[in-house]
Amino acid sequence: MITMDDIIREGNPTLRAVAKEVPIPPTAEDVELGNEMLQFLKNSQDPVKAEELHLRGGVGLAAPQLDISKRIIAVHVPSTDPEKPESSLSTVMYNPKVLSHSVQEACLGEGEGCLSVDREVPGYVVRAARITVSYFDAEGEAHKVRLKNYEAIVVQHEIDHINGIMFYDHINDQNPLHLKDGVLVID
Ligand SMILES: O=CN(O)CCNC(=O)c1cccc(Cl)c1Cl
Ligand code: NI
Repeated sequence: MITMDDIIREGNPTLRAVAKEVPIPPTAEDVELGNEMLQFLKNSQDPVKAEELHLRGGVGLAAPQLDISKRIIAVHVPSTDPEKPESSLSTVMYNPKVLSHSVQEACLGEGEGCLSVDREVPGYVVRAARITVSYFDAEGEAHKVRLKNYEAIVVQHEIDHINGIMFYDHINDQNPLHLKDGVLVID
């Protein structure tokens, strides 16, 4: 079971490496890893388990954060619509790729955080508002999905990780809270 001890922190060069594509269909080992990554996210969002296991909450996780330089990400984005309590996006993506993205940009009003960053880094992380992502699932099936708003932001944060990019690389150092016209703020 993945715990915080398995997550590497800033300074570990793996976080700045470009991760390697994995064979498709994924090996049994990579399927197991993906399942453990998704389970970690679910545990981190369960108040009892998070407390018990001392987990920081997460809605996404990338294999490089476990010092595994492979292009595998997991996302478990809870639904923000009380009418639809089931998760809005919960999956493991193998070799994810952004095929296209909107010109329109978006950011989370409260900024972003990262389990590999043991500090608050204030500022807007401006990203594409909508993306089209291709990926393979655990069975080796190809998928192409269009994502928007929070889901799109999270997947971009994770795909950044497999490309050695940290969320604060996108923050405007001169004025972290500067927003150009037209950037959608997601709360
Ligand atoms: O790479 C994944 N993590 O570091 C897990 C912890 N961070 C989050 O869950 C998180 C928090 C805020 C905004 C975004 Cl976009 C994300 Cl992803
Ligand atoms: Ni992160």
